Amino acid sequence: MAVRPLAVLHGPQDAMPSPELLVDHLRAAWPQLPPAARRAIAAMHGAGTPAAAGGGGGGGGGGGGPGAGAGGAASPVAAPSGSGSGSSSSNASTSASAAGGVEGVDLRSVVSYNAYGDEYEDLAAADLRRSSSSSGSSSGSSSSGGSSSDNVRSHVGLWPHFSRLNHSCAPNCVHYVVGDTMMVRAVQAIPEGAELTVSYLGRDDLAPAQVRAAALGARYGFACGCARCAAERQLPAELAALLLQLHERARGDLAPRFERLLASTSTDPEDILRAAGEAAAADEADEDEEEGAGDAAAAAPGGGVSATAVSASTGGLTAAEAAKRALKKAQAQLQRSQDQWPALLAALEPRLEEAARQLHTALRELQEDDDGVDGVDGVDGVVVDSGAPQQPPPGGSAEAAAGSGGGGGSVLEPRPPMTRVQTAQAASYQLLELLHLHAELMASATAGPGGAASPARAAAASSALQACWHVLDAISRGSEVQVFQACKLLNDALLAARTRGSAPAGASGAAAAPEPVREAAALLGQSLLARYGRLRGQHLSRMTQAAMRSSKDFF
Ligand SMILES: C[S@@+](CC[C@H](N)C(=O)[O-])C[C@H]1O[C@@H](n2cnc3c(N)ncnc32)[C@H](O)[C@@H]1O
Repeated sequence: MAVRPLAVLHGPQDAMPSPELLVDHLRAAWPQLPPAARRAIAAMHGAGTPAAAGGGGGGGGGGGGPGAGAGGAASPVAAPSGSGSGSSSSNASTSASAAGGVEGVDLRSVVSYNAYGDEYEDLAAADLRRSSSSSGSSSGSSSSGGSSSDNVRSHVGLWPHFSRLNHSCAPNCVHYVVGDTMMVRAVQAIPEGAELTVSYLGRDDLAPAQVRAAALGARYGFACGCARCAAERQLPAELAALLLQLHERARGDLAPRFERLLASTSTDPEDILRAAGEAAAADEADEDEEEGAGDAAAAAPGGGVSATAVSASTGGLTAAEAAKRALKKAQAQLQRSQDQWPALLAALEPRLEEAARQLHTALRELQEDDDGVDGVDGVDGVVVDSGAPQQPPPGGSAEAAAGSGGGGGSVLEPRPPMTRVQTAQAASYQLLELLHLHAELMASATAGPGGAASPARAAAASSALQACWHVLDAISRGSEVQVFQACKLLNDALLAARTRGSAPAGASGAAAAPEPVREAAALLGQSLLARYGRLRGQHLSRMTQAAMRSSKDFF
């Protein structure tokens, strides 16, 4: 489904226009609206209902929505986590709107329940928009607001049809905005007549059930009853606690460090080292504080979780946890004797590979869910081809479909789909953490006399981290262009790691990227080709084609 907005505001990246501003624009434009647009807005959820007290303008997730109290809080379609409140420098392309109280339509409530916003659009899509606008085509909305270099835009708007979709934590559709068009795409075979669902959670998609429930309750005021939530409620308490712990570490600890590294990358490689060094120093300080208790905690990484139970439930968390501890220990040792680092890195490499292999396996299991997904016609407008009849691939994607068939041929034990998702989540976090620690170790280890480190090595380590982060993010967001982009980034990083050729003696094994990581990236690519390859040549697949072109060396 490709839906044009009834109203949309754009702003600079990371400065989403406020939902209040959207209400104001709608109110001002209401008299000029075509009757059909007014009718569409008047038919939206909550149009006749006064917004919750203190609410209104909660749409798009700005400020987390108006309270989740008992009486049903106003609920934007999807709120990005951490979205900010408003930018005065947004630009409006309001093609229709409504007014607060006008003709009985409560615009604040409409926006609260139905608006969608995000702080940036799909990054690969932004690239395409940039190239298409330089060749003279127009997205239909002007791009004032941010500076001319502001190619990635935030947005908040109202999209008809899309606003009819309810939430599920295991949705059968994904959505993302390209320019100002809302794309909704099926990600599994959907029987005719079945409800289409999307996730309202944004970047909380991968969070464990407790976190998701809290976010949905606070932002939208309902309790999700989807299959994933039901399955997670039945998990052993120990496993649920471990997943929560992993999530908190990834979000609370790793994410800020990654952000520092990412910020450094755009300027000077030396900054990467500084950021990594600061993070390592902070970790070390934390560990010093926890000394004594730290060992006990390390021995029971799940906060007392039985290693056997975890291993039985997830098929290998303990191996990754052990590798994580080993890396941390190696990092601490490194501070004491830098001359041991090549041996330490070489010894850690198999453990890192083991974690990557777990991710690989988890992704392969998830890939089973892709089998049998049919193409959905991409049409300009708001048509849903819910039957999704099989069509011959217009661009000849048979090889893509074939490529996804077995993915390598190893026999997988069948697992319930929800467990697969959880295993992939856990494996992603763990690999991410291991890569991070590995890179920190590398950065420390490559510091020469006087603490100067190799910028090339640091940059390679940093880009591998970025790539892994992008893969994780792309999995959670489900946008094919992002997954393509993430695969490309990961591949580039791994190629760079292989070709940099400056590994110190004794550490050549450590310098090489783990093969399973490359395979995991390839698997994602195959999966995406299988899922979307049929759409080649059709309207909606232009982004995918461009992403594939840019990734052709890889695929
Ligand atoms: C944008 S509307 C979704 C479409 C709306 N149900 C309709 O009929 O137009 C958002 C509202 O739908 C309801 N909703 C969405 N997903 C839900 C779910 N999984 N369980 C319960 N209510 C849900 C909530 O009231 C939420 O505020």
